[in-house]
Amino acid sequence: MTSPVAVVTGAAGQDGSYLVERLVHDGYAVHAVARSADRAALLSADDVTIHEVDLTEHERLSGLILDLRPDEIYNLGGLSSVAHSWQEPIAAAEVSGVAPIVLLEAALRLQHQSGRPVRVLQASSAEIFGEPSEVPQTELTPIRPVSPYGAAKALAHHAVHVFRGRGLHASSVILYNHESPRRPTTFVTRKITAAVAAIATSGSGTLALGNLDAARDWGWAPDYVDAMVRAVRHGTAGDYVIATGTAHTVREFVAAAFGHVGVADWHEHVTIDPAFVRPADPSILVGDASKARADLGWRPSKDFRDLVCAMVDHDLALLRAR
Ligand SMILES: C[C@H]1O[C@H](OP(=O)(O)OP(=O)(O)OC[C@H]2O[C@@H](n3cnc4c(=O)[nH]c(N)nc43)[C@H](O)[C@@H]2O)[C@@H](O)[C@@H](O)C1=O
Repeated sequence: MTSPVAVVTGAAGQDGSYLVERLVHDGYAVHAVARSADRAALLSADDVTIHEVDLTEHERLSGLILDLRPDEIYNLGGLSSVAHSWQEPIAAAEVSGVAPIVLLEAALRLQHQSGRPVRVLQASSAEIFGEPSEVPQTELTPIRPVSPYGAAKALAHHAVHVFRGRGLHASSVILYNHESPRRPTTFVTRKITAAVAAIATSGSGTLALGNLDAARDWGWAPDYVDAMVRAVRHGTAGDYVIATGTAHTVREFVAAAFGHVGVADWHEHVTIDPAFVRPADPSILVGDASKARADLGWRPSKDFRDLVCAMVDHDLALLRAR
């Protein structure tokens, strides 16, 4: 029997790297699409073929799908930083809004040409809810983004519905914040855990942050990748909120991280820098994943404290290894 074929965009990122590992483990021939082959080369394994394609290259992207004839397409590519989308709103729209439509269109063409099903997974985001009209959010919460990132993701989310209506098994996982030691320090969790590890190791230092009051629903990234695989393998396509159901503020994350290394009075190490405050920032994003639990059998494996401790311990070990 030949291996199933999967195309993964954004393969060099946090989620992409976990997903590629998972699919290789499951026996897939994996085609990893990344903007830079150098970063993608970090992906292990002989079963991974790397394609250096920018998501703005529509014809190359579409041609790749028609040439590779995948069974499954996972679209994790795009701009992952909400903060950065304020500096580059047009780029955000192109890579996180338009490129998914290019992939959906190519998938449908391939399905028609080959006469066999092609399944598509769109990594959607809690940012589509903007300042949400209800807490917690579900698949039915109104979509009204407040950031360029959220607006681009909302376009892709709606496009998934359009193509599902045309007969494609296209699913959207509405991902809440999900973290791991593979997160870059441009995201608040890793920025905090890397700084806390450095301060604990050296005994001094400061951490400059923006909005400490924002409440987010933080989960463990490999669990969110597992949800993607489950959504693709499910009999029918759908939308699924993927979240732990519990929100904590950035302040609580800071306190938990410092608490883990035995620093109770963390305030003296933290400053507020307006440069890290966004023009608009949802006050609370927390998801109700009941549908994913019921339909996909999905559940998170780590709670907030497990997550904070795992990330701080990883950063402490990195410093010790130096
Ligand atoms: C669901 C969503 O989740 C992620 O996007 P994000 O929520 O923007 O992630 P973040 O870690 O940059 O910010 C979290 C919160 O933390 C606040 N915050 C305070 N001080 C700093 C600070 O100094 N740096 C940063 N980065 N954030 C800060 C910031 O204002 C925000 O309220 C991505 O996976 C994205 O792809 C996605 O879809």
